Amino acid sequence: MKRYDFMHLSAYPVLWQQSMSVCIGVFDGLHSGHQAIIKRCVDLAKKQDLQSMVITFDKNPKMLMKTQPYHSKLASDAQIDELLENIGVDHLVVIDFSADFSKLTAEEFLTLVCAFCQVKVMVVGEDFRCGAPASSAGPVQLQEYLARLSPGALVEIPPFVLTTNGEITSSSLVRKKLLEGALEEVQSMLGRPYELDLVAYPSKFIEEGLLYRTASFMQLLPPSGVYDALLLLSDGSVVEVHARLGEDELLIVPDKAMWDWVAVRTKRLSFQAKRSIS
Ligand SMILES: Cc1cc2nc3c(=O)[nH]c(=O)nc-3n(C[C@H](O)[C@H](O)[C@H](O)COP(=O)(O)O)c2cc1C
Ligand SMILES: Nc1ncnc2c1ncn2[C@@H]1O[C@H](COP(=O)(O)OP(=O)(O)OP(=O)(O)O)[C@@H](O)[C@H]1O
Repeated sequence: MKRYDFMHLSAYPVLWQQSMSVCIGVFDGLHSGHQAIIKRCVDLAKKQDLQSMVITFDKNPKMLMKTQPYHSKLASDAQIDELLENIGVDHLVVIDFSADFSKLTAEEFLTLVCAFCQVKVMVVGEDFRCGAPASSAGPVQLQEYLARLSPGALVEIPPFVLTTNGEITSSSLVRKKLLEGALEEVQSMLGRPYELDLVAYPSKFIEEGLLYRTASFMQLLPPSGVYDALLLLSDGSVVEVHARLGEDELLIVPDKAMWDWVAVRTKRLSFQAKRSIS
């Protein structure tokens, strides 16, 4: 999978004549609803001999424009890259979202997208919106604009993916459930356990285990408590641990013998379940 900056797409003439199946979205956490949209985009690309492109945002527009309260992300860029790569996405385009960019109308934005490649299919969800809220386009307007900008291109709208309780799976619901400590529901909506990317953060070894300060963590954390977890190391090995999450600290304690701390290179912490007794 190749990664591009939206503002520099004109530097890739190889894309201009490339027929493309495209999906656009914030995709925070890449939950099962997002996965359904992106898989459909990739499947259609394979069936129609196109390439697949995911267009996403470096910052959540709703949070930057304060149309939603600020929350940390549900996944790091590296986790999203890995998941998209596994789904089989060919091209990942990231928009450096800013107040200036937000002023583009949906039509202006789509004109740019259709100039950078030959859009044949666009896959979006039923509640997709594109462009500033006052003049934003949903799937119906999207089809109207595409008919003009890329004649013959089709908008595909897969049905909503629901939770086991019949609610629409969304990043907002994942955040709410994570903040409540409902890890099972989070796992069910993500289709995988909730994982914290530890690569960018310094830690120190103390007597009981490995200690992190959580203030600089980019990802949303579950509530304070003790969790059964798996620690994924950069050599691919997995260690059973428990994670003691406090107000501003995370202590990772191995369940069995203490590991050789000099050799340990942590990658991710995969939350499994909350322990009832700390
Ligand atoms: C050109 C453009 C301008 C946008 N302007 C705003 C904005 O002013 N305020 C806002 O909250 N979101 C804005 N957005 C974000 C969209 O409302 C929407 O969140 C985004 O297109 C992703 O779709 P999704 O929310 O369905 O994932 C803009 C998006 C685009 C592509
Ligand atoms: N449960 C779902 N089933 C199918 N498509 C979905 C689902 N949730 C989101 N989508 C689609 O995925 C794309 C990206 O959506 P977005 O990132 O805004 O997701 P969201 O989970 O609704 O986020 P938020 O809760 O922050 O509004 C959009 O086209 C949206 O319609």
